[in-house]
Amino acid sequence: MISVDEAHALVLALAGPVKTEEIAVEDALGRAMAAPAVARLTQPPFDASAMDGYALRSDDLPGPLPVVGTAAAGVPYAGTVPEGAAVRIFTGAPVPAGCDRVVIQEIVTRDGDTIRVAEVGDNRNIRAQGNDFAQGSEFQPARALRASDLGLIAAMNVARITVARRPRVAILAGGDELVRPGETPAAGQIISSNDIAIAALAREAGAEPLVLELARDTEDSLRARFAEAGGCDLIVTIGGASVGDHDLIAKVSADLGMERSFYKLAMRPGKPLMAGRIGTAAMLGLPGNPVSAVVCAKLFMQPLIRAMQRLPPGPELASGLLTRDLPPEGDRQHYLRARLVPGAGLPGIDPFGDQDSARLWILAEADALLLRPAGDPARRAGEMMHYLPL
Ligand SMILES: Nc1nc2c(c(=O)[nH]1)N[C@H]1C(S)=C(S)[C@@H](COP(=O)(O)OP(=O)(O)OC[C@H]3O[C@@H](n4cnc5c(N)ncnc54)[C@H](O)[C@@H]3O)O[C@H]1N2
Ligand code: MOO
Repeated sequence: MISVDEAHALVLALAGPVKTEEIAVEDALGRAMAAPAVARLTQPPFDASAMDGYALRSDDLPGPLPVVGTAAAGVPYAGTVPEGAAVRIFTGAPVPAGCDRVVIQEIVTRDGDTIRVAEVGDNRNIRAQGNDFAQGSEFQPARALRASDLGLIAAMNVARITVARRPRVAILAGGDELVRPGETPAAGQIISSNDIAIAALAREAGAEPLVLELARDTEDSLRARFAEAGGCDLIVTIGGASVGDHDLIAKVSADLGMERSFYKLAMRPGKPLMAGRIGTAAMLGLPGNPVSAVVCAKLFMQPLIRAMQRLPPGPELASGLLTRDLPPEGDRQHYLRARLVPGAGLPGIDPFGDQDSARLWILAEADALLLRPAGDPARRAGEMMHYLPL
């Protein structure tokens, strides 16, 4: 069995060339830029007042000075301000020619059209032309776009940008025991929950998920579902990955020409994970136990989806201090559901006693997956450990 790190590298290698599209900047939250946005103007385009007050020459202070006009945002003062005079000015207005300072109105005494200025400080309250960015500046952060990035791109007067297309991810859950939420399960049946969680995790990583109809435990049914996934960038199957008589994913995908990167890894939960390529799509076969499916999706599916968009794949680990002693670990890398508790510096990390990979409720109460490498020795409370935030 290969290690988690080897499996991670093999999964990332399944990301093909990035596919791009052009979209409006207002639709780009969370998207990955595939080409830089180039500023079409300089910002600010002129020396701008940072305050409401009076524009004047420093040499003329402290006055008295006559107020000879007004400059407002969008309505500049035309012409040059004569020596020994001031202009009423508002935040965002172009600073009139001849002035080198804006004094805030709070330190000005105005009597009719004459002002006097008290105790001027060092701050000239002028935002120099181009102090934010210059025309021609290129912006392409190596992360998903944030709300403030959209504001910046818009301020650059760029209305449309080139981004990585959302990877299309087909989600194929199957098993004769499964019915949809809201239906009435017959004896021996349960609700299909994994596909809902995995689709949400795919969306969280930037994908456009397509949840296929539930497959039955027959080769024909699975083949039909695979056919419906045509055109997708990634096919994620859930369940049927293990060794039981009804675990048909390995056989059917192999019959359909899947080139396998690996099957099974030294990890707990999630040992029966499968990965490879089928036609033009990447394929991940997640184990059916609900917690195993989610853990595998966070560790492998989300990084692959991010890599397909050329985003940093992750997952990013954090550090915490163990709250209790733990026995030595076995030969598989273990991800334990755990709670985080506030600490003076690093948070405390407190693993649950029950680590059953079918218990979604405990997963919901967990804040983190505590990472224990294969062969990790016994650990004492207070030791620093790595974890994956949930
Ligand atoms: N003899 C062995 N048995 C098992 C082994 C093994 O090594 N030897 N591995 C165990 C491990 S570890 C896991 S994980 C599971 C993985 O099994 P499969 O991927 O084949 O999954 P299924 O058997 O189809 O289902 C397992 C479990 O999960 C439930 N399930 C499946 N799909 C869904 C869904 N969409 N929503 C909710 N729940 C789902 C299913 O009903 C089963 O209870 O195998 C162990 N066995
Ligand atoms: O590894 Mo299974 O994924 O333990 O539950």
